[in-house]
Amino acid sequence: KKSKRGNLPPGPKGLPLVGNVADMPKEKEWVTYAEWGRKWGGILSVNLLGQVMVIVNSADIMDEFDKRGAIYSNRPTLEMGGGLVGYDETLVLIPYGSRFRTYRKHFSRYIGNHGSPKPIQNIYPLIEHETRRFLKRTLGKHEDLMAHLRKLAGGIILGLTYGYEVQDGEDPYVNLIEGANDNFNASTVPGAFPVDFFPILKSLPEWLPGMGFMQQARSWKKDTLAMIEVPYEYTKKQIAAGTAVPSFLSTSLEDEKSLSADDIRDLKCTAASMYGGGADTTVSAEYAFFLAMVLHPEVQKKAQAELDSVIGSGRLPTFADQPHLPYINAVVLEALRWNSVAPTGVPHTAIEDGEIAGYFIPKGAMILANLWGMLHDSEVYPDPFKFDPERHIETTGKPAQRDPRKVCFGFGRRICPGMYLAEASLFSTVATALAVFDIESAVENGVPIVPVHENMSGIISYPKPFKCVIKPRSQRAVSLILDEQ
Ligand code: HEM
Repeated sequence: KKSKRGNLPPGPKGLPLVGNVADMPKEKEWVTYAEWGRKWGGILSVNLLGQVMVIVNSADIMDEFDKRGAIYSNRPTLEMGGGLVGYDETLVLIPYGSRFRTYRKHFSRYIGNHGSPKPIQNIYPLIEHETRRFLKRTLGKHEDLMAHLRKLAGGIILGLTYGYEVQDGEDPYVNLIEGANDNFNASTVPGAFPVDFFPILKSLPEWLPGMGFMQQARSWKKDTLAMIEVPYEYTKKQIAAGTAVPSFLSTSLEDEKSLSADDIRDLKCTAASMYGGGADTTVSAEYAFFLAMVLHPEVQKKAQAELDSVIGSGRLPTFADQPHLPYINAVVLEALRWNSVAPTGVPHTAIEDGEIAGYFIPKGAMILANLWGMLHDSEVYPDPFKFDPERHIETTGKPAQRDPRKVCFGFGRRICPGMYLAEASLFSTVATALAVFDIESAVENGVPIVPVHENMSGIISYPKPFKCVIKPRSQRAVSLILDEQ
């Protein structure tokens, strides 16, 4: 009979002591993990200097982890990104425990949470308002699509969290989060900082060779603190002046006298987690949508035909139209499937020994869900690299393929708490942009540039930058964009 340890999920054979360190991919790890999945199955494991890392390539097995969420919802201790740069004060890296539950409750009551989408409806007017501002900016200078998308996502998240309205042109709060999120991605690259494997390094004198990471960490931590404090102070000032626009923070601080210092710290860090989590993620999904429209003009035409027949050309679509736009909703689902915002999710760790799919999962094991692999599994999504919204529409005798929302937002008690906000923002952008714009390939020297879809590395991943042309569909569309407040 095998010992428990002998019954770990299978995987590539490693070397003594270091295990599989040399086998680990340096970039686009999700592609290698999917290849390993084809060889070793839906669940496999590797050994990194004694640390067990379980890689899940099957959505059915991820469901098993999901069902036992209480055991599998801790986060690994990341010395660099967590303690040194300060992200372990925010929800994404905070350990499982009472502060984690407090943050999640705050998210739930304000923007909904797994299974309770209702609160998000209160945010619809803000999303519609910011989407209309986005249309105007894009009409003005379509070449700056990425900057406009950042401002759109920043406008929604800063509005709902702090009651702050982003400025046209450079906005200090949008820039602040952009910098902090870049730091998050850079400080959490697996294997980039030896201190993640040898925590003792952080106690060594800084004049020693190889200790430059400490200075880097201090500089990044300043940005993390600014992300937490600066917008919080903005809302506090507005409250004091009696000019605060209702927001997550202003309503949470209504009865401030009854709150303890810990309550206030948790509110501040929850707000920063919304701000941090809600900015880049949605931008990546929306940028991918524009790319998909360049690559698939036939999808664009079909979506526009639906909008024209349901809404006409006299007004812009709103959330009230959503139930009547099945093809647009399918485009939203396909954007979430086709492009992985978080290709390998965010790692979880096991709180105690357990068993999944017949394999032993030891306490402390890191669990990585290859979301990209699951969303591009040709058994579940035939022709997986094709952007094909029809796969999400049920027809007689042909059920819809697996709902990508069950995969792309992760699993267990760590499932993305911004999922309903993400979906609503994406719907609003897709529906309104297609109602008024044609999105086409850029042309250079008379030749259309055909972009490729490739995810860049990072916990939050973007499609590789591409060029496109976004032009109004008609003079009527221009008036609609300019008339809207
Ligand atoms: C298309 C957009 C988005 C995608 C695909 C996405 C995906 C994810 C994924 C895969 C995770 C990791 C879940 C896990 O550990 O299993 C996550 C976590 C998280 N997301 Fe999102 N997300 C999106 C938008 C948002 C938005 C709009 C917000 C904020 C309002 C947000 C806030 C967070 C936070 C705070 C966490 C950490 C949760 C925790 O550790 O408990 N996300 N997201």
